Amino acid sequence: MNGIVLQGVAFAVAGKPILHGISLDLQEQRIGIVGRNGSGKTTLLRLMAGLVAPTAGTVRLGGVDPAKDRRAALAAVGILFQNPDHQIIFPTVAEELAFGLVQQGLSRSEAAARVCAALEAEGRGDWAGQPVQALSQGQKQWLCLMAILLMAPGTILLDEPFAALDLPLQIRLTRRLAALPQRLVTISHDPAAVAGCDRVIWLEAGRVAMDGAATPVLAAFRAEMERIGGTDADADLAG
Ligand SMILES: Nc1ncnc2c1ncn2[C@@H]1O[C@H](COP(=O)(O)OP(=O)(O)OP(=O)(O)O)[C@@H](O)[C@H]1O
Repeated sequence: MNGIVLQGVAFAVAGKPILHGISLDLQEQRIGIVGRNGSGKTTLLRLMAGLVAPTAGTVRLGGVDPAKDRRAALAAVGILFQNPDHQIIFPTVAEELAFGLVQQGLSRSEAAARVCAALEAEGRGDWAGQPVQALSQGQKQWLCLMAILLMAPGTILLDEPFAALDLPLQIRLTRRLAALPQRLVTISHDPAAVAGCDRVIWLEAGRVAMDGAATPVLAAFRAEMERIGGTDADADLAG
């Protein structure tokens, strides 16, 4: 009941098919999704979060349809977008962090108190009134993750979380994520980023090409990526 279950999920935009007949029962704690650019990874994550509804099939998160029951979805799942600039909507750190809590039903003063305590606990109490635009990409990524953690969802969906981060920030974020009790679903086109997952799903042109333990799936994925990389033309570009 508490996992992510997709049955016969298809998704199309303006008649263009993007995902085809995807059925997955995801109960593991650490799940990786790999695939080439345009293979449908972000679209799949958006469906899991209920940000879009499938054009066919069903998505259930902890037993509920996250596209229909938005309040339940807000409590159950958080999504960290590839680009923090697509996620941040408020001018200051404190306002950005408080937004999700208010959406979940806290009063503004309760939310402000929780934000203050969380920033203090992170040793960043002085950040509350800071303008978000003064933060670096890595700091914005941290802010988005903090906003999700404050909402305490059971599942966190991460879309290329390391893409904009330098090596020390990647190491710190990896450590932080590894310690979380939540179920994590991490998208990457870098096999190394999901090598420690309990299960890895390889998407190819909107279909599941392989699904299983990280080692065999990533070995097959890497071999295929190297084969494609060895050719000059890219006539079979996914999407
Ligand atoms: N709203 C949309 N309108 C039209 N096409 C879309 C839309 N959203 C996604 N697509 C197309 O669907 C395909 C899959 O996109 P998606 O972003 O899910 O892939 P991805 O695997 O996450 O890619 P990347 O690794 O480049 O981020 C692409 O061909 C993309 O152009």
